[in-house]
Amino acid sequence: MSFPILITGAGQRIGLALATHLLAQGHDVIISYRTRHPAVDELAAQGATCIAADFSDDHSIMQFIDELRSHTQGLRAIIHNASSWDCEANNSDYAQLFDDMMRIHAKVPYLINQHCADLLEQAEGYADVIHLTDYVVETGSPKHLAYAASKAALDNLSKSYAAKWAPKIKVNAIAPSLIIFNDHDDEQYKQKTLTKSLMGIEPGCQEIIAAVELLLNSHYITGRSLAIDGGRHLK
Ligand SMILES: NC(=O)C1=CN([C@@H]2O[C@H](COP(=O)(O)OP(=O)(O)OC[C@H]3O[C@@H](n4cnc5c(N)ncnc54)[C@H](OP(=O)(O)O)[C@@H]3O)[C@@H](O)[C@H]2O)C=CC1
Ligand SMILES: Nc1nc2c(c(=O)[nH]1)N=C([C@H](O)[C@@H](O)CO)CN2
Repeated sequence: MSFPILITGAGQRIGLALATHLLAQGHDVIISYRTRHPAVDELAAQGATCIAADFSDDHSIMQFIDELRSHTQGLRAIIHNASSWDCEANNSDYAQLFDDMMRIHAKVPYLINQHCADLLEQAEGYADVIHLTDYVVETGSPKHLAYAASKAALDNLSKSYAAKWAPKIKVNAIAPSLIIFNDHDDEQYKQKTLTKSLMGIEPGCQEIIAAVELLLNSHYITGRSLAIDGGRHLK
């Protein structure tokens, strides 16, 4: 029996592209969303199970897990995509920022993994957990300190879970740098960002879709991080 793939934060952008692709490939898909973007209605119309979840505190995380478990007896994969790219310049309450970053990028994946391991065990063949981290796990980020630290925590969880759950459940990270700009990004920021990688392009969501497909179809990659960063580390 084939079980659904869960994608968190799939109401827009990369998560939405992943959900759309996996549905088109014939997978059952469950998503979490915070804002009911019109795209969520479209995913529901394509057969996705869409669960509202604002991961703002422990209770709401556990409520999501309970609702998720009411929808399925198993999971083929979990893609931890939900994220907030927040920074110190936009916050004066650093304690709150740090807690928020750690919650969405490390605590949410940790609690979902801890409480849904039994669902992954039901998968036919291999199951997968994929953590969306960030290139800055390697380098840190002077402008997104708490964000980068929280993504580094998520990267570390990938290694721990890979060792804990092998061989049945493969656990990997995907560490992108620029994939898609935000609508509010101005031309100066875009040009500056494009110069940071050797490839010098805004590659788009297809790069992450291809990386997810590689991991889902591999029988021998676990505990690793796929760097999808245009050679930024060599600039
Ligand atoms: N885009 C890029 O170029 C890069 C992306 N990445 C990583 O790839 C992944 C996807 O990136 P991208 O598509 O840009 O992500 P987004 O910034 O679009 O965020 C993805 C989703 O996370 C949801 N979310 C944020 N905070 C919460 C919360 N507290 N509770 C519930 N949901 C929440 C958002 O919901 P809502 O829609 O309601 O706001 C949003 O839909 C992320 O993990 C990101 O860090 C890494 C490097 C580069
Ligand atoms: N949750 C998000 N995380 C990140 C985003 C984003 O839009 N949402 N964007 C980036 C940048 O593209 C960065 O990689 C290059 O400036 C990083 N993380």
